[in-house]
Amino acid sequence: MSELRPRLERALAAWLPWQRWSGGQGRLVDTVDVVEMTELVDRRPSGGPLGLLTVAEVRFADGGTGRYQVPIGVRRTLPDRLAPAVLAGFDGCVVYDATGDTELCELMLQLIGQNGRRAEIRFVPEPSSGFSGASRRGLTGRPVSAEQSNTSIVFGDRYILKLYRRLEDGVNPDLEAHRALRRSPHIAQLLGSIEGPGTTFGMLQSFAAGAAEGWQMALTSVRDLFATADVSPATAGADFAAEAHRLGGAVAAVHADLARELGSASVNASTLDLAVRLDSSIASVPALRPYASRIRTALQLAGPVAVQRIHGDLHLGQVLRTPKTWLVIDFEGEPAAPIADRVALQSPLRDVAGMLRSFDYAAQHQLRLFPGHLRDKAEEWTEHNRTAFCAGYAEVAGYDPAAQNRLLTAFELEKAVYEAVYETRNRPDWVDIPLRAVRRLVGDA
Ligand SMILES: Nc1ncnc2c1ncn2[C@@H]1O[C@H](COP(=O)(O)OP(=O)(O)O)[C@@H](O)[C@H]1O
Ligand SMILES: O=P(O)(O)O[C@H]1O[C@H](CO)[C@@H](O[C@H]2O[C@H](CO)[C@@H](O)[C@H](O)[C@H]2O)[C@H](O)[C@H]1O
Repeated sequence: MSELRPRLERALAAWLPWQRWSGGQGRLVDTVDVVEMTELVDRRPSGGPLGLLTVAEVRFADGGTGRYQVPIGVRRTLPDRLAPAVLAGFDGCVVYDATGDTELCELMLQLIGQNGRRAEIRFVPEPSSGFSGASRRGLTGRPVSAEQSNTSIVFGDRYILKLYRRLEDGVNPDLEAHRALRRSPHIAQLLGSIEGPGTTFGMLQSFAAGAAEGWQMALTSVRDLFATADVSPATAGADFAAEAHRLGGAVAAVHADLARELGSASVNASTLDLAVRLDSSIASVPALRPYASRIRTALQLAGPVAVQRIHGDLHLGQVLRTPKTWLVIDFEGEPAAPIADRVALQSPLRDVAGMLRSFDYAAQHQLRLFPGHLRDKAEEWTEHNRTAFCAGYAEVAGYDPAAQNRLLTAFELEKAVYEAVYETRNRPDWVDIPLRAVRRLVGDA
């Protein structure tokens, strides 16, 4: 194993910066130190894979650092489907990223069901979830194909295991929020976790089979409106407003539960410091510069504001519509933000603003595909659904977020600036969507 480590470190230095979950595609790597390697397999059947839960500490050339989970498989012969995951050759074997190896992923599921332990790593079924060794028999794992900040594996359409890639100190906020929300009808049931010393490696949940993602539903609705001449959003084939209304209610209920379980407070809005990232955002996205002083003014807030734990990165891709209700997923917050910011108490209007931005994204994204005279329709769709979402939220929360216009606009602007940076780094051809929103929110469009 001692000879595997340097080989793996060299391979990871070239491979890891190109993985979406490492944050910032293609950053140059200075050093990789593999600091932990825990054997997953107890008694390996002959010819079976060797599995290692590996932790790599990475120092990037730009001074950034990160600690990442990379489950590693080692096999003599590799099934063809694992070819894209190959990292290195070693001692006549192939070393690869094991998140696509169904055999090794199933082993993790099995270990959770058995309340297992490997060295310092504990595989824990969630108390009173009913998940046990018997629950997982005969299920095959498949990786989720969606673009992700982490890596998830679905087992037989019943369970989903998310392996956190970037490891943080303490309990992952996603796991913490799911524990706090265990009685909520608006989350996928928490079934177990993988926990190491001082960090969370993974979370197991029930899989919402056949659920539709909010983002796809919204895109379909906009497309229907664009495809039909002379109709309003309310009369187009796939009007989304009734769903947006229910979604608003679900988000308000989740906020109420988070406040009850994890606490709330009242602070002066100036302490929220919404402009803290503005200078570095402008450095990353020079197109923001002409609006800098107006953005700064809009982000200056004062007066009392209620704060609590929130989702932190709420958008239509983070909500799933099951036949019964809306589920909110992925409570990790903004993937690149420091952990202290992600668990800090925040205004719930920040989540509301995230979702309102997402309605704009859905309409503007479709507009890029159907350009031209449809701009008015896109805006009508956005307004129609924003109104419905806020009305649904108000019914459950007892206050209308839209009535707090100054605060809501500031959070939308903060989010749009964040999105401009996110898109510049990850999807440069999308950056016009948030930039247009910034212009509108500072009164320039
Ligand atoms: N409980 C679930 N049931 C069904 N699909 C899910 C569930 N949780 C996540 N997904 C799917 O997996 C994708 C990634 O999940 P997410 O929690 O957002 O991961 P990440 O933190 O890696 O972004 C989601 O977009 C969704 O399509
Ligand atoms: O889902 P993640 O936690 O990885 O969030 C990041 O990626 C999102 C894109 O996948 C990004 O969301 C932005 O694009 C969405 C459409 O793809 C849109 O619905 C959101 O409103 C918009 O913010 C998110 O900002 C980023 O943190």
